[in-house]
Amino acid sequence: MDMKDVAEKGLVLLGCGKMGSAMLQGWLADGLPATSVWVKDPYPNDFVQRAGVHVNADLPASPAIVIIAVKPQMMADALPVLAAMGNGTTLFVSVAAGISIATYEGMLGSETPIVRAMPNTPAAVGKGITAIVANAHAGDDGLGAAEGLLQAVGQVVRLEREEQMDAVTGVSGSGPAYVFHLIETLAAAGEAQGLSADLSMALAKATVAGAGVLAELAEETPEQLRINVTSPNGTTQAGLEELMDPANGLPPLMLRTVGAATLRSRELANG
Ligand SMILES: NC(=O)C1=CN([C@@H]2O[C@H](COP(=O)(O)OP(=O)(O)OC[C@H]3O[C@@H](n4cnc5c(N)ncnc54)[C@H](O)[C@@H]3O)[C@@H](O)[C@H]2O)C=CC1
Ligand SMILES: O=C(O)[C@@H]1CCC=N1
Repeated sequence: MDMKDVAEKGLVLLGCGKMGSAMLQGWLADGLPATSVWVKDPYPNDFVQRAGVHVNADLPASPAIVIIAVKPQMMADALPVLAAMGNGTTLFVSVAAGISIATYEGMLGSETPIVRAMPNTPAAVGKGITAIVANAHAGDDGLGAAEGLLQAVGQVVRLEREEQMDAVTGVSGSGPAYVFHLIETLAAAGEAQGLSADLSMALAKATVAGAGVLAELAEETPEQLRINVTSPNGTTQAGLEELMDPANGLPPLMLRTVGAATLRSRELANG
C-alpha cells in the first residue's frame, strides 16, 4: 500500500484533536487530498472544519487506513463504530499511549492488521519522530504502509518489541513538552536576571530551536557540542556545574521525569 492507495481508498481519522490535527496538517501539506480523509470526532476543531476533509460523514466501508487518535480513556466508546472494518484489509494505526496491540485485536478481531505507533506533535511541521511496531497480520506490508504515511510528518523508527513503546512514549511522545518547559524555565530565569519577558522568551526560543537544529545536523555528538560551548572556567562551566549536578541537577530529574511518563504509559494499558 502506498500514498496513492490511501488517496484512492481513503483514510479515516478517529479523533482529531492535538495529535490527530498535527498529523493531518502534515499529510495535507505533503499532498494527501483532503477529500480522501474522513474525520470522526464529536468536537471537530476549527482546523478540521476548514481543512476540506469529510467531517462526521458516512465512512467508506473499507478504507486503506484507519488512524486511531482518541484518548486511551475514550477508546471503549469510540472504537465500536469501526468494528465492522476489522478482520479485513483495512490497516489500523493507533497512536494512543498505553493501548496494546492485543487490546485492539480483542476489540476489532484477531485477524485485523494493526500498527501501534507513538508520534509526537512536531509532526505538525514535518519534524516529528514516530516509533512503530505491528502485529503479525499487518506484517511488513502494514509496517511499510504506516512508515510511508508517518514519514510524511517526520522520521520513523521501527521497534523490536512492543514493550519498548512505554519508554519511547516517555522519551519522544511526551518529550516535546519537556523541551517546551525548558524554554519556559530558561525564559523565566532570564527574567529573574533582569531581562524583559519578551527579550528573554525570544532568546530562550531561538536558543533551544538553534541548538536542536545544530544537534540534528552536526557530525559531533551532543556531548561534544556541549563541550564546544564550554570555555574552561568560563560562564557555561559555571552554569553547567549547577545543571549537571549528579545529586540535584538535570540528570536525576530527567531520570525521574522519563520514569514517571513510562510508568504512566504502562498504567494506561490497565485502564
Ligand atoms: N498530544 C500528544 O503530544 C500526543 C498524543 N498521543 C496520543 O494521541 C491520542 C490523542 O491525544 P490528543 O490529540 O493529545 O488528545 P485530544 O483531546 O486533543 O484529542 C482527542 C480527540 O478525540 C475526540 N473524541 C472524543 N471522543 C471521541 C469519540 N467517541 N470518537 C471520536 N473522537 C472522539 C475529541 O473530541 C478530541 O478532538 C491519545 O491517545 C494520546 O495518547 C500520542 C503521541 C503524542
Ligand atoms: O500525555 C499523553 O498521554 C500523550 C502521550 C504522549 C504525549 N501525549
